[in-house]
Amino acid sequence: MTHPYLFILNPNSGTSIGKNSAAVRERIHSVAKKNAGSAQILFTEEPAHATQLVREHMHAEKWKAIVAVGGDGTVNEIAKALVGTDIPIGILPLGSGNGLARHLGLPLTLDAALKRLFEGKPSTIDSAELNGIPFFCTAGMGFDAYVGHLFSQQKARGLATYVNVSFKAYWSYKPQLFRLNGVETQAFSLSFANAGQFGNNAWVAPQASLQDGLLDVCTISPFPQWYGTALAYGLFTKQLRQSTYINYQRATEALVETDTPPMIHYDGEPLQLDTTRIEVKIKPGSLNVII
Ligand SMILES: Nc1ncnc2c1ncn2[C@@H]1O[C@H](COP(=O)(O)OP(=O)(O)OP(=O)(O)O)[C@@H](O)[C@H]1O
Repeated sequence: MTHPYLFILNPNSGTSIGKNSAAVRERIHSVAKKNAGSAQILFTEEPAHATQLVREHMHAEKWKAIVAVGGDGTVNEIAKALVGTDIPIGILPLGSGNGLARHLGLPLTLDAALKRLFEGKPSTIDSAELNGIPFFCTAGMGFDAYVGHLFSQQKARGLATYVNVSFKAYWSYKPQLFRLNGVETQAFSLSFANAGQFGNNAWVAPQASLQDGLLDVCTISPFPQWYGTALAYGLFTKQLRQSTYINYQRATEALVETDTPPMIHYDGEPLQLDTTRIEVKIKPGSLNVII
């Protein structure tokens, strides 16, 4: 007997999924019929709804996978309910950044991603937590969180908006003081990489592995303004490691202390914390993903 797949679709992800969600649903049904037998498709109605849908439906069937149809935010909402269970997550990466899918080498078009989903096998990866908030791709504070916050206030999504917001933020942003494991660190940004990229192939930690039981902690030190272009080039060409302004550490956990509660992001979702103490830790081998 083949087990069914549960698809959870976020119509707010990416730039065009909302306008095409009926067509996406039809395509999933018809490809599933040819490959897997059956698929149930649910739509999210608001932020956090995907987590609720997983919790309501995860025990209703012996699912072959629960599939996130959207970007890293949707993956996060679904995966957090599947951590520690034996139900795999699948990913149809129709979001803006699609960092986890890109790190895993999953196809980015609907048909190719569906083919991979039905042919793929479950594999175990690490997940991580920041003050108990699960993340799967990257989390951090400083410039990335500031950009994540500004991006969330835009009506349009997608790479063009992201680049535009980052460029504007770059001129007004001031580096902040963090204590990373007791060491005072003036930083442009402080990132915790489970996967190697933020999304859109912005590789903050190209060497990061999802299966090593470790986080790659990336500190970008304050740099002269002329260096911004070289930094962006390094980010998109997997060459950040060579920069003198970058420091990497590998860790199973880290403690960050700040003077005021920081804005953070987890998988690109911004959040204003109400504490100055931030604990980050890895949860090795805690999630099954269809690859
Ligand atoms: N029905 C909905 N209406 C409005 N927002 C929603 C809905 N369902 C989910 N959301 C929110 O949409 C946001 C964006 O989703 P998602 O992160 O998947 O797409 P994205 O930002 O385009 O992609 P990426 O994170 O890969 O850049 C998430 O914060 C999620 O909580």
